This record gives sequence, C-alpha cells and structure tokens, in this order.
Amino acid sequence: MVHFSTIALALASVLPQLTNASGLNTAAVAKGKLYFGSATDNSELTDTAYLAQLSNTDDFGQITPGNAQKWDATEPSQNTFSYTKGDVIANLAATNGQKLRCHTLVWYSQLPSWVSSGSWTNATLLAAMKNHITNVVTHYKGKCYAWDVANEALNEDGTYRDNVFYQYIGEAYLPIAFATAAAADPDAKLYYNDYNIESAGSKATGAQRIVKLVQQYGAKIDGVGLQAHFIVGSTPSQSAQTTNLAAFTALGVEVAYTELDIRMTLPSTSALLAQQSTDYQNTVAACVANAKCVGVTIWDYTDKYSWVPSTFSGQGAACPWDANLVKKPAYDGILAALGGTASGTSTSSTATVTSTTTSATTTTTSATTTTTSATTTTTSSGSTTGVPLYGQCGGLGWTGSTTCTSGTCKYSNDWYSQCL
Ligand SMILES: O[C@@H]1[C@@H](O)[C@H](O[C@@H]2CO[C@@H](O[C@@H]3CO[C@@H](O)[C@H](O)[C@H]3O)[C@H](O)[C@H]2O)OC[C@H]1O
Repeated sequence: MVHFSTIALALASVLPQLTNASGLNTAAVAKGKLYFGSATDNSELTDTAYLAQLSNTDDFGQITPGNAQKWDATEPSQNTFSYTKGDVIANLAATNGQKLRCHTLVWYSQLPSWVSSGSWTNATLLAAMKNHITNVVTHYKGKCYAWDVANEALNEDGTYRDNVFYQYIGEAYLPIAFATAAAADPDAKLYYNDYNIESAGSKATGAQRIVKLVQQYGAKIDGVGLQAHFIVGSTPSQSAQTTNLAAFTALGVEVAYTELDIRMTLPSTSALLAQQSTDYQNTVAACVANAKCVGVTIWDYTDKYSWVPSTFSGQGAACPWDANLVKKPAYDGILAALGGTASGTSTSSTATVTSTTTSATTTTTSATTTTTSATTTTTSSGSTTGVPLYGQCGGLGWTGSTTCTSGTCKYSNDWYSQCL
C-alpha cells in the first residue's frame, strides 16, 4: 500500500514545475522585455487550434503580419490601397491585447510590378514612395508598436542593394522613408530590418551606417531589427550576438530579434532538436543581456506554417512548436534564457540545453567608438557615381557637383549635403 505522504512527496516534486510554469511572453516581460511574439498570416487564422495558441498571451504578447502589410498587399495598383488582410491581423492583436509589429514599408521584394518595373524618374518614384508610406502608416496610426520602415537594403558586403529605390533616389531613399513614416505616425517606433546582421561583419557595419545616415539627415530612427533566420549548429554564439547588439544600441537605437527561426536539414533528429534548443536559448539570452533589446519575435511559431520548407529546399523544422502544435525542446531553451520555469510538455528532454545567460552585464561599452562621426560621412565619395540627385554629396536642393570629389561629404541637419 502506498502511503499518502509518499504520494504527496512525489507530487511536490512535480507541482512546482506545473504550477509555476510561465509562458514565453510572461517570462520575457518579467525579464524587463516588452514582449515575446510570433509572426502570423491570414490563411492560418482559420485553424482554430493554431489561432488559440497564437492568441495565448502567456506565450505571445506581440504579433507581426507575415505578408499582409507588404507593398503588394497594401497598394497592388498605384494609389489603390487595400487593408483588408492587414486589418484582420491588426484587429486580432487589439482583441488579444497584443502589440503589433508592422512589416514592412520599403522592400525590394514582394513589390507590385508597377513599382519594380515602373518607368520612373527620381521625382516620380520619390512621390510614389512617400505616398505609399503616408497612406499605409496613416491607416495603421496608433496601432503599430513599430514599423519596419526599410527591409533588407544591404548586400552581404554591406554595400547598398541595387533595388529600384536606390537606382532612382539614391541612398537618401532611406532617411526620406523614415522621415515620411515619422510624419504619419510620430508614436510608432521606426526600424531598419535585415538578416545576417546578427554578428559583427560587413553587413552589420552597413546597417550601422544606415542608422547613422538616417540620424545625420535629422530623421527619426528608433530601432534595428535583426531578423535571425538561422541554421541549427551555425547560429552565432551568445557572446558574438551580445557584442553585436551592443554595437547597435551604442548608436542610440533599440534592437529586437524580429524574425527568429532556426532551420535544419530534414529529417529532424533528437540531436538536431537539442542543438536547436541551445541555439534558440543563446539568441534569446543575447537579447535578455541587453537592456535595449526590447523583444523577440519568432517567424511563426509552428512548423505547420513555417515559410522555411517552401523557401529552402530540404530544410525545415525551424520553429519551437512542431507541425502538430506540440512544443519542441526549443521552447524550453527559449524559456530557460528568459528565466522561466519549464512546463515539462516538450516532446523530448531538455537535458542538453546549456545555461548560458551569465553575461547579462555586457552592455554598451563600445558605444563611443562608433558615434563620433555623427555629422560626417564619406559614403558618397566615389561610390555613388551614376545615382541621381538624392543621397549624394550634392543632395536635395544642392546645385553643385553630384559626387564629392574634393573632400568629405558632410550632412547638415536637413536634406542638404556639401563637399567640405
Ligand atoms: O508565393 C508567395 C510566397 O512566396 C510569399 O512567402 C512569403 C515570403 O516572405 C516571408 O517573409 C519574409 C521572410 O524573410 C525576410 O526576408 C522578410 O523580412 C520576411 O518578410 C513570408 O514568411 C512568406 O510567407 O507569401 C506570399 C505568396 O504569394
């Protein structure tokens, strides 16, 4: 016969885990973050089990529309705006009491052909871009915690991606986009968002150059979004990410992981799932360690709806929930980084998850080394020949040469620049 006290003892060892278990968002907020969130898409919302979990604010305090606010969705033909899909997700966030990260205004991809293949001049594309930003941001005014104003403006080597905006407007399309968004919704946080900027390197340096460029134009930029589309086993270390976040926040902006997922070559194995858990934990811990990292968004929470298999052949299983909406070890890895208590419901052991949150005191010590040139840039000199008007030494309103050949290109706190 089993004595009652034996049962009570057994229960006592289990109950703290069950009763104290916290979700990802609850744990993130307890750590001083604003949210832990997920991307979603309209077609997924008819799945009631999916929707119930997405709406669980214990796990998700923020959502991002994966496609509904992109240019091809919101302005499919010029000056005809469509907000139906975006509104569904914005309303869902409001109903659930979740923050909305709005995504995205100016991006080379998912552009309607009237933009990507239009017959533009500098002035006409500038007007179209400003019209798009003003309309979309005004429509969602007061609803977006943040806007990804510009997405993926950089090549891997940190130079500007050759998109239609850069071709016709030059680098100043970036500060002009930020200024236009700020005018339409002064309270939304305005972000530059990109991938492969999660550890130090040419592209991260390029993103820092964009932050400084926007600041030098006198336009508002509040944050940098690090997409963090990672690969299991190749994810940057926690310390590399912590150091990198500090280089961004040293510029006076906040940061967020905006599209975190960690894919693997299929089929998944318990070893890959364990490594994935460690990789998720390291990234979330890097955010925890930086006071100006406001939150983490995963790029959908379940393998059922992940964008990965259709984009990266042979790869998948990138999310913390599997295709049956069951938590994977990655869930407990994230929770461990957030200091939460494991629910014990994931599909395999968390024993391989290492505790790596000890560098919480690493902050912004390298701040001053990169901000001293706040009023000076040399990016235009020699590198922008052929790009018309904006973004060069000799920008808006300047009637002098269109490239800086005699000195350093300096921006004053307006739209003008000079060779000095
Ligand atoms: O057929 C298209 C389909 O390809 C499209 O897929 C979306 C593509 O964008 C994905 O989000 C991006 C992922 O990486 C970053 O680079 C970007 O910032 C994100 O916007 C999204 O998840 C996919 O669903 O969807 C529309 C279909 O018509």
